[in-house]
Amino acid sequence: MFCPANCVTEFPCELYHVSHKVITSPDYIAKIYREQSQYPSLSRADVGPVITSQYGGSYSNISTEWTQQDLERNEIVKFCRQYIVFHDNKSIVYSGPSGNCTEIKGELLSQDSPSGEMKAVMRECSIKGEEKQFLEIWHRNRKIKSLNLTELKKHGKVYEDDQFGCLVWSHSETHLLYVAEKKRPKAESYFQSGSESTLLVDEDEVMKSAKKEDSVKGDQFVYYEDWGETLVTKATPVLCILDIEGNNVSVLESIPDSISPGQAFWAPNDTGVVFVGWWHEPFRLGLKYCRNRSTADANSFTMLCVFLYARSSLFYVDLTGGKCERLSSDSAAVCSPRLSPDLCRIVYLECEVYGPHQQCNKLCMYDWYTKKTTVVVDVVKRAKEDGFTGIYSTVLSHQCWSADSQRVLVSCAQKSRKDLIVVDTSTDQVTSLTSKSNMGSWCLLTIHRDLMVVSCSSPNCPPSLRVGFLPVSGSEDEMSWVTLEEAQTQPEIDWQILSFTPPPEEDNSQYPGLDYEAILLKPKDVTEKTKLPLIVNPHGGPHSVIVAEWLLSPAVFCSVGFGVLLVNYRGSIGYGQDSILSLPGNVGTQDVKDVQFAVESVLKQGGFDREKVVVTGGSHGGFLACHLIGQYPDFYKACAARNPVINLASMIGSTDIPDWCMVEAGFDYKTNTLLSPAMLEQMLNKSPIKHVTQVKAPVLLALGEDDRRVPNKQGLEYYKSLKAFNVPVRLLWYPDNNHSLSKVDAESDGFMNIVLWLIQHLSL
Ligand SMILES: CSCC[C@H](NC=O)C(=O)N[C@@H](CO)C(=O)O
Repeated sequence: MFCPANCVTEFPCELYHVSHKVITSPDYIAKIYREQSQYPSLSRADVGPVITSQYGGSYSNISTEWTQQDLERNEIVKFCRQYIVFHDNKSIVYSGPSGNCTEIKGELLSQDSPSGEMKAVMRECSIKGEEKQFLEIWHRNRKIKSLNLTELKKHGKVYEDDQFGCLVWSHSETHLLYVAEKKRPKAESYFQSGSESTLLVDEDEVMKSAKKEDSVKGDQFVYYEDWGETLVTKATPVLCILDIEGNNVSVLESIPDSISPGQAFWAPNDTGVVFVGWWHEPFRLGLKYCRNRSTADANSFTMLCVFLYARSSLFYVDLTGGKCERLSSDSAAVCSPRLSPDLCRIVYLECEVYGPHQQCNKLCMYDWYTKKTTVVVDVVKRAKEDGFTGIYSTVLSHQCWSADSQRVLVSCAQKSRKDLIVVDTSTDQVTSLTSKSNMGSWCLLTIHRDLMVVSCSSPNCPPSLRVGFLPVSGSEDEMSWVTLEEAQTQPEIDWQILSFTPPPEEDNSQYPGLDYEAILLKPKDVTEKTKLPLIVNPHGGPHSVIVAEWLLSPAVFCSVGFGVLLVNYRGSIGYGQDSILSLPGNVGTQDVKDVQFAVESVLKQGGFDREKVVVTGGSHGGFLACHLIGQYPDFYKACAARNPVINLASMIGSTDIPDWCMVEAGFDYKTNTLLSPAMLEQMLNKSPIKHVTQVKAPVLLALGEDDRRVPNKQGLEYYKSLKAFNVPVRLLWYPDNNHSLSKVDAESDGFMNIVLWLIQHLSL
């Protein structure tokens, strides 16, 4: 591989950096993408029990799970690696890996038993071409049980997702709890050949025969409502319990029919089960959006957003009497209940129902014995002197309590960083463990007996694995980390967080004085005279955020020679509830102007070529990209959009989250609202299609055939309009892909097409 700047040294070379040409060779770009896609992400860590060695020292085994793109196999591979940490329960004495990586195949879920003696695995495998699900129990060096759940026919497929799914050992280690699809009666036609009932004359005989076959005639084509994007195979979850000794699976029957249960765990003493129940009447709204890995916007591996807006409560079902009671309010949305190590309290996240799809959460605590609920951390409207902006995490780590059951750890966005926060439940005090670090993003994987395992990264540094003991309360400043797995900083990437105050005419009169931020990535070591091309990328949501973490596409864009501006416009999460609430009703104007103001400010600083500015984005980020090329037609020289929202009025009838269209267009949502022409007009007026006649920039569209969130008809509507107005447009159509276009071939192909489209239309 030689330098694209035409010298004869190995790339990247000095000449490349000095002349600073954008790399235009597709092969070089693919090489950089391949290299940078090989940095794995941490997805999980577990800490084993503390073991005392024969020499008196204590140690814990840490097992980690990682994911990585495999471009050759066209899959995301999952693998594990073990580490050993010697410690004195307060500080780490020695640590290191205890073996090499091993790929994990076919595991849907897995969980060590509380004592660490056993492991349960939910496995899917194909036997003679048929998919089967097994529940396995492993003890020491052997598999002691393998139950064929498919053959057992007590329920449908097991839920492996992180919205509903779980696999939990009872405290006694005798039972396992999980979630599966409710068993559906077999459906057949009235005219199925071989159906004897048509030949039976006696009505009793007909009844008996129907019962025996356990099938329902005429139900073959009945529609089952599902839970929407990424949950399309999930309709009616049920809680299931395996009695390990008796090999018996029972499905809990006493949960009300109007509720879909999930995120379950065993109550203290195993007397019953605590779970989150989502109300699904009068109909289900798409529940979540998860792991955005697409290339048309910046978010790569770790952006995990589980929406928290659909009405849900915490429930307890008693296993002896079967009584099911509600433990939290019935007019809020809750998630992530976590039991303290002393089994006395449950913390969980709560926020308003409907409204923006991600909001500032409350951290609530339910006392198991007094049955009282307290709000430990309330909604933060605006950050105060301590800088804390509120809790935005929508998933708490499965283990998040300190050993003394007093403090809770939360990793969540704080403006454009992701920090690790400690909440003291006795004083309600919030302290950051990481705000002073130069790493942009910290994520708690687990905490066990105060030993924390975290992943941290920055836009120029892939995820690394660290461990450390939680300092005693009040000494959080003394936090020190030990690195178990180092990641290589990318020397060619520079990054910074920029802050913006909107000009007075753009201030929001209802929510005045709100600032916002952007993350700027730049190739390092460019000469002062160099004017770089700039890719502008607003995130989707709109109520999400891009934090300063390792992001594959921006890193590759930057290594290729582009500057990348990731804008967290007002309405993003992580900046206080007021910022979030400032946007609904103002989409297409406030967010668009925020992005434009950020770009203009960056251009004023110098270093970028104002004739070479392009815009990319996915979903609501695609909505903004299409707005920007319509409202500033001479400014942007090219555009690439992944599954963009084009027309709110035409999307409301087909998306899995119609409430989103209403809320963002400025209306309150009710399930029984009848749309009026005036409402549809307002939606149309706020949509990018309104400005399509102005567009000059060539547009690349990337659409997922199976997108339930922003149905591909949105992109097609734009495609046809652009063609009608003679704007250059290219459409990429990805079968077998949903909203995120995150299958390995779609993501890598999308990246290459986007970068080459930008290069072509900037004449680089
Ligand atoms: C009716 S779709 C609205 C846009 C969408 N919001 C929620 O799903 C969106 O922008 N999604 C983002 C982030 O979740 C994305 O990048 O796909």
